[in-house]
Amino acid sequence: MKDIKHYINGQYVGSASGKLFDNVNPANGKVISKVHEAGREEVDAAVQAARAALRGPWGKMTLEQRTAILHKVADGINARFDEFLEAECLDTGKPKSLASHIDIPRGAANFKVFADMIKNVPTEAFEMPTPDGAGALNYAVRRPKGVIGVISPWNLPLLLMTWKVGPALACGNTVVVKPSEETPTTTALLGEVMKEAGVPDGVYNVVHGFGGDSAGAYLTEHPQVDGFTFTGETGTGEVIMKAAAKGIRDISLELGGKNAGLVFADCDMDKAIEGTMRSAFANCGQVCLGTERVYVERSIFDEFVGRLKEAAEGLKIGPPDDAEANMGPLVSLKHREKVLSYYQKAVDDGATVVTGGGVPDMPGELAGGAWVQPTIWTGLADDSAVVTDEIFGPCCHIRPFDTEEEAIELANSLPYGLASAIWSENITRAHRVAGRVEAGIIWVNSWFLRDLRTPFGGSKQSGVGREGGVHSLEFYTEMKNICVKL
Ligand SMILES: NC(=O)c1ccc[n+]([C@@H]2O[C@H](COP(=O)([O-])OP(=O)(O)OC[C@H]3O[C@@H](n4cnc5c(N)ncnc54)[C@H](O)[C@@H]3O)[C@@H](O)[C@H]2O)c1
Ligand SMILES: O=C/C=C/C=C(\O)C(=O)O
Repeated sequence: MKDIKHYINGQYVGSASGKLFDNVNPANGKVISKVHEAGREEVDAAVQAARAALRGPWGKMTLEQRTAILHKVADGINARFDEFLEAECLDTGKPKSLASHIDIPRGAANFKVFADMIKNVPTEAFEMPTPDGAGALNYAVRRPKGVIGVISPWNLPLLLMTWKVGPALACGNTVVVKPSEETPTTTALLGEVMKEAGVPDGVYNVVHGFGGDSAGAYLTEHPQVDGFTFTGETGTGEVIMKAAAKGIRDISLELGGKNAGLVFADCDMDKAIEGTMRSAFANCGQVCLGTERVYVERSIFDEFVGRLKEAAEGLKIGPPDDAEANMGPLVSLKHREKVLSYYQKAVDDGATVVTGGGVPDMPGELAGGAWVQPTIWTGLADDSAVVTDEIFGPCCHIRPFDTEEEAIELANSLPYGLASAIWSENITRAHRVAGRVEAGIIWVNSWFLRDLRTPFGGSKQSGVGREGGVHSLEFYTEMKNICVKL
């Protein structure tokens, strides 16, 4: 069986401890590969390699050379598209039809977009008067932040990891990546592409393992990492923030959400159903931006619930290779336990189960997979944990509202503030509501439409900082002001 090694200083290496863990295919529960678990020794080797590369050829390259190499990385992902697709779908179980449109193309685009951006974004300059009348000139330059620790989740493994590694490398940093233990393969494979593209050894390093008491914690505790970028759960974000406080290291956190969809009676119902369907069920509901709380104006509530039910029941559940399938399994049996505990809780709390609520019958070896039914509830109280906790499964609760004010209040009622989707054909209302919903990302009459130049991140407990566009450049560089007395 294949084993997945760390990628340190341009070489694939195993762990000194010999510790391995299983990488499981969630579509059938079978072990795909064995993964080396990093100890402090491997994490330290990766950080040292990254430090050395900062001072080595990477640090000495011109911007032109560096960005040309990053274009080659993107081309390298595209050249091995099918390999990345296969690996991502085996690790996550997601439909190939989804990953071939979103995960893998974005994995490549994340390198191109930021390589181009860093060449074209100016910095600032200020002339100032001085008492002698000669004046002074201030100008700012960007310098890499240093060694960046990248800790990424399992729901969009290649996309979310490269969303950080792309701009980090474009800005001249080096990285040590700790991918999710559930989905290590594409991050490992990217090492080969880096090598082929001419990325110098030590610039891109990967260590595998778990979070607490394992590779994740060892990386955040390592004093020679200059900053951390993390996507994952809010609770993990708190732990990482604490670790980063030691030594005053910078952080960028993209965390959990419990996002609201707001559907007004003046919406285009077809668009609202299509968009809500994706925002609740795409990637088996494992998208941080998804809407697990849907608020619908009372006059169209019954129609909306009926039509979303019909749409959910029309989803085809199946494994990645099934070209008809548009919903895969959850990422693991363990995650399914969590999701099913909320399915049970909804019933205990008195929900009406509009559709789903259980586990589908799957044939043959698929019976061992982490499958769940897409699920819709109505009738829960606003303080039910099903309505307040991020479940991260293919489910949503739909609740009626009577006024715009009430809809905004409901949307803003939780400590999260990642994203929201507003459905209304009344342009004035859409702008008005968008301005008042407390979230970092608002979509109007759409969902998950992504322009990589825009600020991306969450407010309240959904994150710290923004990435995307110039905001990524802000995080991955140190600005230095040079003041010249004339
Ligand atoms: N805001 C966003 O942009 C965004 C995007 C995707 C996912 N998410 C969130 O991610 C979560 C799902 O992903 P997940 O379950 O992989 O999240 P997670 O927080 O459990 O794990 C994320 C990563 O952190 C590591 N980790 C865990 N504990 C750690 C510790 N103590 N120290 C260092 N590293 C540690 C894990 O090994 C993994 O690599 C959801 O909450 C989802 O909303 C947010
Ligand atoms: O699950 C969360 C999805 C996040 C998406 C992005 O970070 C992105 O599109 O850049």
